[in-house]
Amino acid sequence: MARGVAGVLRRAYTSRVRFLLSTRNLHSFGETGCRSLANPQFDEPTTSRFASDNPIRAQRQWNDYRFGGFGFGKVRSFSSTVDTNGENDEKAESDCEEGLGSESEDYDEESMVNELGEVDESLINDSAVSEIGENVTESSEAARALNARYQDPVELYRELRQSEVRAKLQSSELDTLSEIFSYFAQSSWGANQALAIYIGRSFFPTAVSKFRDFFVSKCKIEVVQDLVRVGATDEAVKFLFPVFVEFCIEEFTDEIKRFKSVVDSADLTKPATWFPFARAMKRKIVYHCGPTNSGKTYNALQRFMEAKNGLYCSPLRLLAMEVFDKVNALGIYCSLLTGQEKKHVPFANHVSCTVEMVSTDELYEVAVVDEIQMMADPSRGHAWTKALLGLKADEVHLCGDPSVLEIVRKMCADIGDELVEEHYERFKPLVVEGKTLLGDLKNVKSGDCVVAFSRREIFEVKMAIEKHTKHRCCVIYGALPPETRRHQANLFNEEGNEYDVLVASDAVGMGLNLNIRRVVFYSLNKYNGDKNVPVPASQVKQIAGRAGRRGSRYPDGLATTLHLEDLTYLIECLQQPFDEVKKVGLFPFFEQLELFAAKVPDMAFSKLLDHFGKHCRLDGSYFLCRHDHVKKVANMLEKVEGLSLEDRFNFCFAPVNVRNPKAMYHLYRFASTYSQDMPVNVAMGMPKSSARNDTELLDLESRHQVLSMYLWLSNQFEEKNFPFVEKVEAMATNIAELLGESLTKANWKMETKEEILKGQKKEDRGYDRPTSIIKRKAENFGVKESPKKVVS
Ligand SMILES: Nc1ncnc2c1ncn2[C@@H]1O[C@H](COP(=O)(O)OP(=O)(O)OP(=O)(O)O)[C@@H](O)[C@H]1O
Ligand SMILES: [Mg+2]
Repeated sequence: MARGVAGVLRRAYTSRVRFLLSTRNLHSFGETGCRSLANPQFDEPTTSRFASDNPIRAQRQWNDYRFGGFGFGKVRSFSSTVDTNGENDEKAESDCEEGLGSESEDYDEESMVNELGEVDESLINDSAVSEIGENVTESSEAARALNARYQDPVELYRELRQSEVRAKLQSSELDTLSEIFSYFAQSSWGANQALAIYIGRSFFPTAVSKFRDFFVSKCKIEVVQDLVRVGATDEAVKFLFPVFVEFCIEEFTDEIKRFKSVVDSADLTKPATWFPFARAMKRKIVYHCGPTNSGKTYNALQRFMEAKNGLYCSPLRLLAMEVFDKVNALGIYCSLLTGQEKKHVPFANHVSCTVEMVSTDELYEVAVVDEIQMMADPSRGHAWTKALLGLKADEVHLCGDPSVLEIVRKMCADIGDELVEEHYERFKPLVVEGKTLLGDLKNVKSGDCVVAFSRREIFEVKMAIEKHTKHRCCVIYGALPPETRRHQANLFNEEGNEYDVLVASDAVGMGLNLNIRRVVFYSLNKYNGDKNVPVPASQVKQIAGRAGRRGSRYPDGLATTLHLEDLTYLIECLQQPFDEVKKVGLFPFFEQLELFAAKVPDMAFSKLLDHFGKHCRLDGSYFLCRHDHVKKVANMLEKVEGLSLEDRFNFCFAPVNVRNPKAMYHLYRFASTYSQDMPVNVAMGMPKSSARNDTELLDLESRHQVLSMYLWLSNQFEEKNFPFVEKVEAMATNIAELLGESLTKANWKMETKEEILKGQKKEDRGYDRPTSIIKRKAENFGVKESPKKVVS
């Protein structure tokens, strides 16, 4: 290989190593493989490679190794590198920016050498010294001798390269060498380190195997014998690694270049720079920070309404509708924009939208981003992050709990926006009712909202309450269309009707204003797709915060549980301070994925997302949002030919419940009709009457989901492809009404899964209490638990 190219790669490597090190704790790579690069992968010296009687010298050797050793010249050491207590994180952070800069083409090795000068020995603290001391004593004699003999890996590599004599090895030596290299190929430490020179994980074993052939064919007998004495150990791997690096840089130029270009095209660092117009503005960010029911949204909306134009971004369609209604009722024209519907109000300068619909092209005087703590949501967080970074508004009002306050401060400081903090207290404290419902749903009262975490439980509770008390129940859960949820909420809010109890899932948790006197947790466990786990404290707080809203019929809020044994957990959750969020979500735009796709041609879209996840690079304050459901849809649509990457991207992000075969089937049909350039229709009949049992109710929910999906897609594609919007809207309205009617009439008994499968019903078994996984001792509260009652 030409020396020039080798030099460039070496510099790139040195710079890369420096980049990775300078950004430790700050940058992380995607989900699996590369993520480990973010961790302190360049471990503290634990092997004899850096063994020295003088710990300071050992530390220096280590610094050389970490910061461009291997004969590439020294690179500046950071104080954080010798801080084993992690106290220098801030320093490392400021170095991070420089580290990134150093990745640029004009990296000047010469000036780096000058800049480095000597390592400041005072920076080496006692703990580092003692750690090294211990490691030295631990390292094996053989490894120590090996390292003492071959101190310069570059020199050793040169010797090997120039050697023309093949050493005669005994079969036992060959066997041990084979074990050593096989251990090397499986070393995750080695694979991690190799990423720094753009040797990808999948290529790593091949690279090691080629290196083994090279080593065996070139190595002097003395080196082999020394190495064989060390055996298949970490010490051997760490001894060989720098020689391996030299070998790779010369042997695998093309592979390294290719991998580097893939990694570079998956660069999600510095997301603030994605929005140059917002950066060019001097924005004022106002953070309305406080617990639930403290007036955050109310106050932000006051500014929104005063402004000559404004945007309100909601976490839920239902809340976007609530604001749309409220603002219009106050005489300020406001349009509505959600994935499924666009209601344009003539002369409106204000828009209420769902956060995923945020446009970073329009200019606003005031933008409100509600529930900003959702930036940390594993799946949807990126929409909030984008809104905060990208909105073109003179004032951006954020409403949320304190969990993201610190990270918002940091983001504002990074982007140079002014931050004004408004802190709020809850209007009235939330009171925990120690008595609980004593396990008996007969104890529900007017104004109660019973919260359950599965659709099935919601109906069991509703049926039990309606069977055994005089109360009637409204229901709200995620699978219901927002129109139906709104209808149910209104029915519950209205005075003078018999619907005075609400049974709801966590869909009721965010921002909504309902006439709830008391929130009763039916259970505090939730199925997470794998097993039942306790509901996170932040969610418990949000949900409990629905009780006792200012201006409602019940301004004093109560929260309790059905069972006494769950009460401690409720109290713990409500008392817990908000956890500070360290990272917020990001997701690539289509254009970024397109760029990445060009580097890995012919890769299926589902694999592409995974591949991106593995290679993408992120700053330390960000994580890549989960995209499991997108992958499932992508897999299903793999068979549909003739879709462009952008078409696939759009279809894969359609709101579909991937566990609903009917909805998935229709999505498949939509995509295949579209791929044939034919107008997409909904081939689905309309039910004539409301549901008479749960199966029919589920069917109505599924049908509505299919229609909702069509409407969403119609907003992503051209009208000629989805021309039946009006018809579909009418069908969706009909189904939402049928759902509303069905819920009002619902009095059937829920079938168990087994019954549904077997198609046979068991004896009427009444109402079974849920089993709690948060068993607590009732005595903790000085309250005696009454015998558990079962409504029968
Ligand atoms: N200054 C006020 N005057 C009259 N009503 C108010 C005032 N502030 C808040 N409210 C009312 O109090 C209720 C709760 O306020 P808001 O929705 O703003 O709370 P929040 O802090 O955003 O709660 P959450 O965190 O649950 O979203 C709303 O019904 C709102 O209209
Ligand atoms: Mg709010």
